[in-house]
Amino acid sequence: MVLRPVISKLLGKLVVLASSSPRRLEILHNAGLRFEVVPSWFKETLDKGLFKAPYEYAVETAKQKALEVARRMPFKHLKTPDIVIGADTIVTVDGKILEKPVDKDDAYRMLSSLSGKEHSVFTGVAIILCHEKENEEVDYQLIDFYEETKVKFADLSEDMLWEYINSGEPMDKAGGYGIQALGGMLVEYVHGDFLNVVGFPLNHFCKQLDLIYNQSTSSTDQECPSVHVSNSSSHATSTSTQPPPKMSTQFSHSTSSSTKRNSEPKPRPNSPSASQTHHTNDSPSFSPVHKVMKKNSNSEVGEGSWMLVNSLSKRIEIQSAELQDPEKATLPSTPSRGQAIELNVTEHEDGELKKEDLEQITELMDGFKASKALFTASELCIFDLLQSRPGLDAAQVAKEIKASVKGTERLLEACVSLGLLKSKDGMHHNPLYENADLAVRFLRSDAPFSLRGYIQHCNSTVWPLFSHLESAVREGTNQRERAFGKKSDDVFQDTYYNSQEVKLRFMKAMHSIAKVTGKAVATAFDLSNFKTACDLGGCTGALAYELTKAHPGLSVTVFDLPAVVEMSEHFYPQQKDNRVSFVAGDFFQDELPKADLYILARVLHDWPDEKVHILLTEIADAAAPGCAVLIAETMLDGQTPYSALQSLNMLVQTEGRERTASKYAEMLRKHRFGKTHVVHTKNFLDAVISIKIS
Ligand SMILES: Cc1cn([C@@H]2O[C@H](COP(=O)(O)OP(=O)(O)OP(=O)(O)O)[C@@H](O)[C@H]2O)c(=O)[nH]c1=O
Repeated sequence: MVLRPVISKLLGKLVVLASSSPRRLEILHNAGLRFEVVPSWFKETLDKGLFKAPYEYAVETAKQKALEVARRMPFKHLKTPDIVIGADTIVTVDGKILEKPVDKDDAYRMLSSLSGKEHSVFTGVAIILCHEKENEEVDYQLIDFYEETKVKFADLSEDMLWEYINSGEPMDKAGGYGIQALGGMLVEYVHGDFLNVVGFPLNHFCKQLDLIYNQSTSSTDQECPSVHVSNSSSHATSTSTQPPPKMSTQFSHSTSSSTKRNSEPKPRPNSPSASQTHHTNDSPSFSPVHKVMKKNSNSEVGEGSWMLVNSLSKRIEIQSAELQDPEKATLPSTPSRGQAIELNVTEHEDGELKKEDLEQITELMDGFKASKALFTASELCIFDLLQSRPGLDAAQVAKEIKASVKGTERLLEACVSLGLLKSKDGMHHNPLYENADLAVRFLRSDAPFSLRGYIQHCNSTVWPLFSHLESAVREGTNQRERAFGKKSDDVFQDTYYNSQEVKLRFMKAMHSIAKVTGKAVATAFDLSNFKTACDLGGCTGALAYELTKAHPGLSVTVFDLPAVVEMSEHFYPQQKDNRVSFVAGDFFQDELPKADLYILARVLHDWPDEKVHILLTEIADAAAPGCAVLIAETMLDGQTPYSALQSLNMLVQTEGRERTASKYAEMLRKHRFGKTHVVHTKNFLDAVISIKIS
């Protein structure tokens, strides 16, 4: 069975792989499939206890990964895919499901449990066929299946184990090994599809495509029958996500059932290379998907960390899409978060609620405590202390930070629960603390991508402002006067012409964000046609230096308030890049420097529409046809909490707001800019570029 005969059916179709797995990408690419990669945002935190068999967990996770991308693309990328492929690979041994290890100790536990034993590798696959109808409604047809492969490990010595773990290979792989690489040394035999172990059962996938496109006048050739999935069966509905109301989608399931066509007797689920094609329109074999989030346990990264990691490093795929004409681009109203994932609270006979049923709501209620714990530990320089002196106990930390042992102990344990610190047993079981990976990368003052400046800004400015969120919602204005006792007409004039300490703290905050996002923004588009750029509000020049690094032919002028420019060399005292220069001025008052490309990174979200149009008018007057504007902002996408919470942030802090990519395109069109493209980076900021037409 080769993919070739099916390829012709797929040519011209938009095929999307909803996976960040480089192995899956390689397997499908080598098979000649042409597709786009849009990693899924679905968090793999389904409660494994809800599934009768391990493969059901893998299939359901694969389905949710694919559905999340299928639903997001129409309004995030302004295009509807034809096919979305999701997959999830798990390793099972002694009844336990092993996913990707969270750290080396976890990898050690996994590999030790596999040593000398035969285990199973299951890959669940979901194929979603999207049928866009005339009225822009989208029907989804869902086909899912799984493949099992048996693998036996040799007996593994401690040295072998740690040598393999220290190679780093286990960390992004289910079960903590990669059979296709060094991990192959651990394997005695494989019974079944090898590629299934690597991460994608290509042969089974080909057979499935053959069924869909060649062997039947399947529903894909006709209007997709919307089969209402009955709730009456013993299992709840197989789809746990409600379609966005405006798109009035119906999740229907393939009426083609390979079980009917498949003449061979179905292998027992546990026999070698067993595989099943599930059609969820008949007796779906899993219970309703709860979004039940596991609390922290030693072996899993808890939701606390998820919440923190998610807010620190929003994951969005690299994707470039030409924005349609904004007048025509009708973004569907998107599901509220609550609609996206139904949390069916399980009532027990005696009416008592299970703890995990309330997990999601308690995570949200406790979110501010997690943030404040992070801010406090950062303010007390705990991460810097443990970077220079790892392995201190609570009393030693308390002494260094001049705090109570009792309070320090509580704070350190909270940071461990959030995945910021790690602890191990010292003498008499007295915990010793050290920085976790997150703290090493983002929370040390001297980390290349330190967010400490931004955290200080959050703690000293954003936190007090958010305390007055209710007033901000009632009044629709920022809360600077309530929070700081001073009305402000221009937030930036106030901040920058405040005390040196306030000004420096704000610049450090902007600098840390620009350092983390600069490369993604600088490399979002090919800027080789531009020779000069003007970074309006470019603050310390962090983005400017990334731009000149990425584009050797580009010179960048940072245009910002005098009070900012005078401080900028504080951030780059050694910088000798003569392609970056600083010019002081106010872009609302003064003439803009001439440039081919004007850059607005986290600037427009500070201002209301009318002010944005004033600034765009200035730029349009300064820009000749063929010049461009590059906007870097967190684009509202109706799905991720990050962008929506950022918009609240703008409400309490400024007169501005976050906007969708289409809104920016529409605003730019009013100033004779067009051919607008958007790129969603894997970072806080997305990028939009637009060319001056006349
Ligand atoms: C057993 C085994 C697994 N893997 C990789 O393990 C990841 C599983 O994790 P996943 O959650 O299914 O996928 P992911 O990598 O997180 O990507 P995504 O689909 O975005 O969740 C995938 O990568 C697989 O190749 C190997 O490369 N070799 C092996 O021998």
